[in-house]
Amino acid sequence: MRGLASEREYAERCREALRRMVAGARENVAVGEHTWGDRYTAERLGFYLKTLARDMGEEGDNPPFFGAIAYAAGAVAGGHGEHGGHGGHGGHGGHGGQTYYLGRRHVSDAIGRPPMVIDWRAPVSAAFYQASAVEPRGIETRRRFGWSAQTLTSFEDERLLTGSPSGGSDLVRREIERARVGPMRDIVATIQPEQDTLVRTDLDVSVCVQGAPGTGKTAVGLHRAAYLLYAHRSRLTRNGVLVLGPNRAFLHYISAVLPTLGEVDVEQTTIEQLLDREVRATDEQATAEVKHDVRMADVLRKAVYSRIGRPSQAVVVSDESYKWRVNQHEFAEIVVEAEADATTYLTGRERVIARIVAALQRQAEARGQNCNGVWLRRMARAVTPAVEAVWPRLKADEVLAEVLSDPSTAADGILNADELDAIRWPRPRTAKSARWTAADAVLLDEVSALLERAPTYGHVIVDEAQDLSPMQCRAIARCSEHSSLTVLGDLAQGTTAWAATDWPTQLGQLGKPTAEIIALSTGYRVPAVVVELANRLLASLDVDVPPTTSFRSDGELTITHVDDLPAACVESVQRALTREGSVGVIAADHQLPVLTDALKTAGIEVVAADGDGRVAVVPASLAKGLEYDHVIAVEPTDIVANEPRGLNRLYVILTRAVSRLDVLHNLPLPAELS
Ligand SMILES: Nc1ncnc2c1ncn2[C@@H]1O[C@H](COP(=O)(O)OP(=O)(O)OP(=O)(O)O)[C@@H](O)[C@H]1O
Repeated sequence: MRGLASEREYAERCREALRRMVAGARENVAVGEHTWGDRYTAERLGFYLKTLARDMGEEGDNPPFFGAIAYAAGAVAGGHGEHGGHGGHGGHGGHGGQTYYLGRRHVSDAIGRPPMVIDWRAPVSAAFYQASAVEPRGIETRRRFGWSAQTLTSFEDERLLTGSPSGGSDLVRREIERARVGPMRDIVATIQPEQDTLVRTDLDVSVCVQGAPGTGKTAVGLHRAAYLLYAHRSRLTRNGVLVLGPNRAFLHYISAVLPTLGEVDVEQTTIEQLLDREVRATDEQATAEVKHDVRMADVLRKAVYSRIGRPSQAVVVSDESYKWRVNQHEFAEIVVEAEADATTYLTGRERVIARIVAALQRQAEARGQNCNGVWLRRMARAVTPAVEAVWPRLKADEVLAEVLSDPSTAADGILNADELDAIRWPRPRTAKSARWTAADAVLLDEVSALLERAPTYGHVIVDEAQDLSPMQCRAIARCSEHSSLTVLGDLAQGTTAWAATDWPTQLGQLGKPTAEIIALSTGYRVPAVVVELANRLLASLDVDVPPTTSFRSDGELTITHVDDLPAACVESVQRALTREGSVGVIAADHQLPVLTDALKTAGIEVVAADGDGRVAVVPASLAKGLEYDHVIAVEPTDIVANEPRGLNRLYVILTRAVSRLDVLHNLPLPAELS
């Protein structure tokens, strides 16, 4: 393989080729805009070229490659991992003597020539991530490159065929242990074998990852999205990939990862945003708990389908020539049959209309009438009022407003008296005057789906899935009904009242009961000293999960009893600011104003959880999924006391620290922590 000077030269050539690719794509957009041919083709071509030019332009100044693999002479392409994706390289399936460079995207200098850099998602790249001294897969040398901004500064070789396990890579360790600043970054250069396996799992397979804090679940989910889009581009651009995260601060934190990987069209949102309802009220906890209970699905089904009545008269309609009639008995039979077979309420209703019209058509044709399309549409309009009286058109918000105004009609026998009281509005309202809550939004989605099917996604990735209620799971199950799911979560981090306590049940609610459950337990965020502290809580969390083992031996932990929390917090932040990296002050939500004031008075600039700044002040309720280089956790006892699953919340907060954790307390620490 090359020495450093010629590697640098090669990097320069790759950059040059990449610049030519971007220029070429842009030029093609201009050409495409003036292409002769039909409009549709011109539009599709223009869209494709623009997307390519935009994606390549947006990728910024990433190094052109991060690694290389050199196969031993005579090595044969291994079957391992070389599934899916686009075609391989290296001639007739053999890689003997070949060297491949790996980067965030393919780089080639001319059509028909082998690429200078291969996309990390290509089948051949799997060997870079998976090969080891124990299973070298024909690879003689794995090279990792060290970059400082745009300059190639070093490389590190692992000789896999010597048979002796290497002591791990310094470059990988440095990357994992680097101080965190700014938004989350991609991990393509250092994906670990167990993560790579998950990333490359085939599109048709649903997986569930139970991962301890910092094991890379979020990173795996995002890289999986990018991988699937590469390997199944046309299938997935049609109906899209959806990434669901816990809150907006989290989405802000992860927002840069997929664009850096060249994927800008993945929808990243929260379940609340996905349901797309304006939330204008908040439920009491007891109310929310009933509304999120899976039995609400039965209540709503009953509320919708109980609207179907039985005909009390025949359907009689006339055209110029004659009066046509479907008698009451036949009408009733049609309704009963349609109800039994209905996939949704409104398709059932359409079916009733269609079958009545078909019955009329049979009669008319028997009398020699020509029943053309105009006649059939006219009859459909004419029979609609009779059908409406028996099978009325419904709107989701009207159905729910009625259920919540008077729950006993639909929920009797399903909910008990206390539960009925919990969801009953104090005074009946109409849909127009209703102020919906977040839980109502989930119920409205359920009703809408009972009425008619909504479009589904090509693949859905659900992060922090342990926190979803059964009713939220049903909403996700519906939008992934015809596709697969990547479910990511940690039972120990469940903080909602309805959080899952086991995965099989949650997967059942998500509509994928047979998804394989895979545990990740090596943490890449939290250093060993901090992991040891957080792990003490596990025994009290009442979930069966393996404890985290940290990849990192660095890190610092201080636990300090203080008299004045705000003053101590200021001091702690000032100390943290003398070092590199982001700082997160995390406290029970009600403590935030006092701490923020103290920091501002001390002249420290602070931002909220979804802001861009060096010091963030974060309410405990929003810390999920985030990480800060230096975390200052204020008054753990308060965090625990503040909510029913306070211990789980504390577990989340202690595991947000990348390099250093300061615990400041005035009250005695929770007993579970000692
Ligand atoms: N293979 C890797 N190489 C480099 N960094 C990694 C790797 N895997 C994970 N990380 C980093 O570790 C941190 C934790 O990853 P991530 O947020 O994906 O974990 P998680 O399992 O979702 O955590 P949590 O459940 O605690 O929110 C991130 O900064 C991520 O970039």
